[in-house]
Amino acid sequence: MVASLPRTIRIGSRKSQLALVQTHWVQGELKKAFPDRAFEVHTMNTQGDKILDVALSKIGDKGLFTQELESGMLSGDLDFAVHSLKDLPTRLPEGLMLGCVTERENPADALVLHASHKGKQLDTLPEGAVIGTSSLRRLAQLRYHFPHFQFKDVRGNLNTRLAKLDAGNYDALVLACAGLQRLGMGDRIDQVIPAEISLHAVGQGALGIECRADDGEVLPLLKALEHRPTAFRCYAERAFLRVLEGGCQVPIGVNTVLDGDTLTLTGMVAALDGKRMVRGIKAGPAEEAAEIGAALANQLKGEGAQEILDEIIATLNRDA
Ligand SMILES: NCc1[nH]cc(CCC(=O)O)c1CC(=O)O
Repeated sequence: MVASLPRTIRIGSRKSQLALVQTHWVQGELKKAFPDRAFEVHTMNTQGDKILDVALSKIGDKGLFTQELESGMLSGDLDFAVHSLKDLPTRLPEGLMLGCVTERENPADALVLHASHKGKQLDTLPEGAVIGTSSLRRLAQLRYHFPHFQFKDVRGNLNTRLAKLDAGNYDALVLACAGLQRLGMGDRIDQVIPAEISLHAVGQGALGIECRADDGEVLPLLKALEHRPTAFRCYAERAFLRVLEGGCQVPIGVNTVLDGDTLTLTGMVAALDGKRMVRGIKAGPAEEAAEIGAALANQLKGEGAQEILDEIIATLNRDA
């Protein structure tokens, strides 16, 4: 009998420049780890790539950047998909799982200034400065700390957003450090925004690789790329979000620190007006990451987060 070649593994990716850089990195690492196997990249446009004229917060439900890729995996056209972990919903379709979390870049948010403000920081930007962000989480936290700024929505991929900044439509943008760094534009970061001002998004800076839950061939390949410290931190962050969100976008921020085996999670939920914020902290063994996240979420619900969530849901229903 002739030994058959192992099948080619088909990797799914969005088409954005950031997605492609991330996916090709994963493909390269897998080739290094498994030189005898072939890995092929297949790109797709997702709903989130097509709807560019509506504020993300108004589109509501998550999964916007993942659904088409998930259908591909379920039908067998793709073997796994590479996502920015923060774009991957905390509840995945039946039959799929989060197979791997890679080492995280700096998860913090970044301030990127218009050239006319070079040398300034959030503290020294003038009253009325126009800050571009399309994230409810960034908006709520920045409004809370800097009520004298104006905030304006900004959509499009990173290059589009930066072009709008450079054209003078904004005084500054707030973006993820990680995206800028991965695209080789880390030099555009004027300030790494400290966690005291802005807690980052759940999973920010890490890649999440989604695959079929029953695929015994693909899972061990993916595990070669897993970064355990990042995975523990992100499991806690995702459990926190899973308990708090009800299928709608809510301003939720987190920070995690892993010190030896002790994982510390800081989390916050903000009201849309940026006037109220509920924040707390919980620590425990890293192995219990998911329990730590869920426990902090339930604690915050008892301390006012539930009222904030109810209000956001009522607002969305009213505007719908
Ligand atoms: N929602 C868009 C998105 N998804 C992932 C990143 C950046 C990289 C990351 O967080 O992994 C960004 C851009 C941004 O928030 O500035």
